[in-house]
Amino acid sequence: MTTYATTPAAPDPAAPLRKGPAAHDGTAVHVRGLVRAFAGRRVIDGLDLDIRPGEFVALLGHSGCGKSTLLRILAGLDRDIEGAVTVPRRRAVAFQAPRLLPWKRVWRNVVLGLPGRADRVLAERYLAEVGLGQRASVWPKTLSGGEAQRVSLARALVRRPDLLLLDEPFGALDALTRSTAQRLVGELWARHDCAVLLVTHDVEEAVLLADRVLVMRDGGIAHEAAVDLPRPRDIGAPPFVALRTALLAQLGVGATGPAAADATA
Ligand SMILES: Nc1ncnc2c1ncn2[C@@H]1O[C@H](COP(=O)(O)OP(=O)(O)OP(=O)(O)O)[C@@H](O)[C@H]1O
Repeated sequence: MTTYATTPAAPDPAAPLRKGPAAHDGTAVHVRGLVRAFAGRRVIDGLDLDIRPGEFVALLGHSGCGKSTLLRILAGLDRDIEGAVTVPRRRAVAFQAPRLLPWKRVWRNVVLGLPGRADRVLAERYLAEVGLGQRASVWPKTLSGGEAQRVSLARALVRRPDLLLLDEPFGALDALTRSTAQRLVGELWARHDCAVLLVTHDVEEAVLLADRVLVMRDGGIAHEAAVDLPRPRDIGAPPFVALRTALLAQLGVGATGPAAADATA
């Protein structure tokens, strides 16, 4: 059986920016028995996944294990699947490459594809959210990599997504810019009422931002760890370090044994 269903959309994009008293019940993402094969090879093989409304989930896993494939399926970009997938109708994706149209000014990139007249005021409001309120009129080629990635985030958020899908959005940034962008995403998530699925290779980033960290292996979710640490998180705090070490052990990285891995069970 294949089901790809969406739940009703949230209020329109022009509504005030506020983390509202949304009913955080039910699920934002519900996946059962998902299978995706390429040329007969099952990259995703019977995967189950639930994400609660407003929950921030990070997805780790070795290169080629199927993280981006899963994200593309949740985005609705790949429907050649078996299984049942229910996602919110209002979704937005930001990829590692910002994918801005070079022939459109920054503000037009932000509101590109939104229904109705291109709304510069709306675009500027979201650009201000990512610290680029003064750059609305410039061309994308004049932006730094970090700035372009922030425009990409504004373009995702202006859609008021109930589900924000982030595919290694900081992967191409230098360490300092990456750290600023991570903090920004944490702040944006706290202000906006949306579930987030962040695909990343960076265990520290996952523990820094997520409510829950999933490890993908053998076509499914092999491990999950709740990150029960207060925000903003201190990457030097012993519980943070312990969880990071345990997740690295799950990924088979570092000089840690099964005892550390058990700490995340
Ligand atoms: N369109 C496609 N056609 C054939 N094979 C594909 C296609 N898309 C993905 N694959 C294969 O599926 C597997 C999973 O790819 P995917 O991009 O989802 O991995 P990933 O976990 O996101 O990897 P990375 O961390 O390196 O980005 C890989 O072996 C890849 O070659």
